[in-house]
Amino acid sequence: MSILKVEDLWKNFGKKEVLKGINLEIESPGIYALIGPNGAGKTTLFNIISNLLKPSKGKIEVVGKKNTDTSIFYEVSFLKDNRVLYSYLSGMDHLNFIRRVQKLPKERIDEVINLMSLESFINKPTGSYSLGMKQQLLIAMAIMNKPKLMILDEPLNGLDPTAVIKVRLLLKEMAKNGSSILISSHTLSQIDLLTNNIFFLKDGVLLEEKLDIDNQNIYKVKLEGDYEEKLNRFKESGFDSKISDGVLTVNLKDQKLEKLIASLQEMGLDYSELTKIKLGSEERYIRMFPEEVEKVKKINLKQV
Ligand SMILES: Nc1ncnc2c1ncn2[C@@H]1O[C@H](COP(=O)(O)OP(=O)(O)OP(=O)(O)O)[C@@H](O)[C@H]1O
Repeated sequence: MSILKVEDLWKNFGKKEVLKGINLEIESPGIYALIGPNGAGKTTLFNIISNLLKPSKGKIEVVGKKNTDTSIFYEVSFLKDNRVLYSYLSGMDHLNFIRRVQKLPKERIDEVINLMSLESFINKPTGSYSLGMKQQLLIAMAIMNKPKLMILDEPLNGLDPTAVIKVRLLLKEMAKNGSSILISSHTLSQIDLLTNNIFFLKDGVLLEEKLDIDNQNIYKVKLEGDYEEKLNRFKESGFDSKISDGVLTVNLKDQKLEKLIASLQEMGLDYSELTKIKLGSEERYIRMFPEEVEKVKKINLKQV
């Protein structure tokens, strides 16, 4: 049974097509990221999965049931932005409401307050909370029912570094205990610390990543001295490589490291560091959305 299965999902707002035939499946517990530029359709997709919004076409199953089946309410949670909070009610009122509708024991509230360290502000009205406090309350609300699937739309917004570390530990523990977490975030450095499983969304289409992420063989070589000319010869030697700010990135694939070292020597390329790296989500993003990065490069910074 899949935890989440989205089949041929379409959504338009009037004439504007926002989701265009999305197919997405989560089969085993873990943390999964949904990444894409502003306006790609991430929130719309989350709203549809959570049945807050109707699709124009498509089928969605959550924990083996149709997403319109109200019984999934007990097995799923969805963190949206803090506009869902009632400013005149306290954090405790919000947790109590969830406890009652989810039919949870009283102790769960204390557990969650303790897990998220909310003691100092939980009894105050949420209208008096800072952005980070609201965000921590929203996360607390989302974990109340120990969901099998938790959907988090930009949960790290406004969190201070301590809270970010806390939330990361908590999400990893939940995934270890069998939950699945689908998270959207623009903070790619944080995504790297959470997961390698990334869905890339662009203009309402899920992009297929051609790289086998778990079998990458990538090295970074920090070049020294005058390398420009020698590098041109190196590039002709058949390695998949690119240079940026004096750092050569080489994807060896099936080739041996010895061959790279021998080639660098042969071309007379001096280097001070040679390290194997994991392909981070920012590099993966740049590969998936090259035109976004090109746009940035074309900005005339002289106008600053
Ligand atoms: N209710 C709506 N009516 C009309 N258009 C909408 C509506 N909701 C979203 N859109 C449009 O759908 C597109 C996708 O929006 P969505 O909020 O899903 O993107 P997103 O990927 O979550 O963006 P961001 O990263 O900026 O949060 C945008 O062009 C947006 O203007």
